[in-house]
Amino acid sequence: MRIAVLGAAGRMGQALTRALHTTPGCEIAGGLETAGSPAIGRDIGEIAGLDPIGVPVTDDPHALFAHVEGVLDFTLPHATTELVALSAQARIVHVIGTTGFSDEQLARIDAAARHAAIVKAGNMSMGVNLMTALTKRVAEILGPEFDIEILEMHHRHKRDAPSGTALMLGEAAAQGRAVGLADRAVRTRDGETGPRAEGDIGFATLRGGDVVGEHSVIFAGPGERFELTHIASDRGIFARGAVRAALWARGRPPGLYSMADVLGL
Ligand SMILES: NC(=O)C1=CN([C@@H]2O[C@H](COP(=O)(O)OP(=O)(O)OC[C@H]3O[C@@H](n4cnc5c(N)ncnc54)[C@H](OP(=O)(O)O)[C@@H]3O)[C@@H](O)[C@H]2O)C=CC1
Ligand SMILES: O=C(O)C1=N[C@H](C(=O)O)C[C@H](O)C1
Repeated sequence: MRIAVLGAAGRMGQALTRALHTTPGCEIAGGLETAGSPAIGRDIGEIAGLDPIGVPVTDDPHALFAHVEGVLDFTLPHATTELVALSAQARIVHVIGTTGFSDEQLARIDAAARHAAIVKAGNMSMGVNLMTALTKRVAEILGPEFDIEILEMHHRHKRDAPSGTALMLGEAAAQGRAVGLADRAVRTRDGETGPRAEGDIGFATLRGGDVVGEHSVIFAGPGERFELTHIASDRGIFARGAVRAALWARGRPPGLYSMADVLGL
């Protein structure tokens, strides 16, 4: 499968190039960066710390999308929203790892999914997707006397909060309780908050250093506390998930798919 990496010089872009390089059946067919980036014209393999592979990074998405079968997109919300429309036009697979979308941007991704097979997940690792399924089940079993709090920590460069993963886990907890996340989410606490309301789903965000990504779902009940935790120490777990998603989506009908679909969870 001929696949391009969008945001090729980024932290995830480089991990994606390395994952594609070692996956049988995949060809690194291009890389995209923003106009003016020092990465333009450089070899995508070299950028990722590999030997040169003869594929220069471009800033022209139109030419790139015309000759690939799929793209892996870990960029920025506004960039993904523009680029996914090009995948819809070209009818190619688009794997979205980017997080931090507004409702309006999500609606534009939904629209693109009428024409292209799109896989989107706030976290592409096997471990977090298992944890998401478990969170839904535990929330279903434990009931509202167990308070749910979601804690995440990421590196100092992360731009969005709560993380896409934290929101995925919150959505799973809300589904387990058969409530809407938007109705029960408490995303910040400061000052005179009053006591915690039963049924709230709280989020807490930590940022610092080079932490790849850590998430806990805490179920705090009367006399006991139950926690699910995932710790990522290597971005390769997300990259391998994204490559797997692209191969899975190849030849599928247009639609918006999740990693749970890809992994059969
Ligand atoms: N779903 C998952 O499993 C995971 C998701 N993520 C998400 O992926 C995203 C990227 O994370 P990360 O790699 O750490 O971020 P980086 O900032 O390291 O990388 C993003 C790259 O995208 C480039 N970019 C921005 N706009 C465009 C554009 N229009 N066309 C091409 N390239 C563009 C940036 O260039 P420039 O620097 O010039 O702006 C940058 O090189 C985040 O939203 C993050 O939350 C991260 C890890 C796992
Ligand atoms: O920005 C990151 O780094 C990560 N982003 C994703 C998120 O928002 O959950 C996934 C992972 O935790 C790393």
